[in-house]
Amino acid sequence: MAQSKEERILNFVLQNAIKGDPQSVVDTIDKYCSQKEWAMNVGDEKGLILDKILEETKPSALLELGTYCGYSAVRIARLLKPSACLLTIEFNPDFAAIAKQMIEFAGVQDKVKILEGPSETIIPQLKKKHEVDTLDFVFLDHWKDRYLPDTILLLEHGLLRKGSVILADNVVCPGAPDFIKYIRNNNSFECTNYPSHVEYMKVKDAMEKAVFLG
Ligand SMILES: Oc1cc(-c2ccc(F)cc2)cc2cccnc12
Ligand SMILES: [Mg+2]
Repeated sequence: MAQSKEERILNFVLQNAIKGDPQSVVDTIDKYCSQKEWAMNVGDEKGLILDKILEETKPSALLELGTYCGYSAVRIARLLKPSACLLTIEFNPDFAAIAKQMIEFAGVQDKVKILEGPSETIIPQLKKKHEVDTLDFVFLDHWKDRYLPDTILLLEHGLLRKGSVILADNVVCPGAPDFIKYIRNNNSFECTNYPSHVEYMKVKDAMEKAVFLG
């Protein structure tokens, strides 16, 4: 069976990165995806914005929507305190299997838990099945038509508290216009836009930070 792009990315990491070193895993994925095959990782330019917001927020309970190969899960986990926990939801079982191996190779498996399935099913289970109280940080990086409905689900299930940070990738390209319209017109959120570029390309993109005011 021919290898998938995601398997090629994982194998390049297994052969070229340093086991147990999350920074080397992040750098090696960026090297492969900028020089050999483009892939939808948040990447190094937007990754630095993500890093800065994480360092300002110092979250303990985190949720990521859209694990893909695990690039941002490793990137986020490398900055977390030992007691912090990142739950990451991935719909595609093949991607989830790649991400599991990527996260284990990077040595951050004690801080990351992959939840396989549709976000609309898993989000309502977070409190009872995954022992979540409220979330300090949410990274939206899955299908753009799910940003708004999943944000509403988070609110409906009491998963956000005063000060919770939502950070959304790709609000320019591919774009999430309904999410942006909603969040910027909702007085319960304080929004900030971070202009950037699509990973590994010159095409304009941006991330949006929305702080829940309670
Ligand atoms: O960061 C991303 C980028 C793109 C993307 C695809 C094709 C393009 F021409 C430009 C951008 C898609 C994503 C889908 C899900 C999560 N992130 C994505
Ligand atoms: Mg993205």
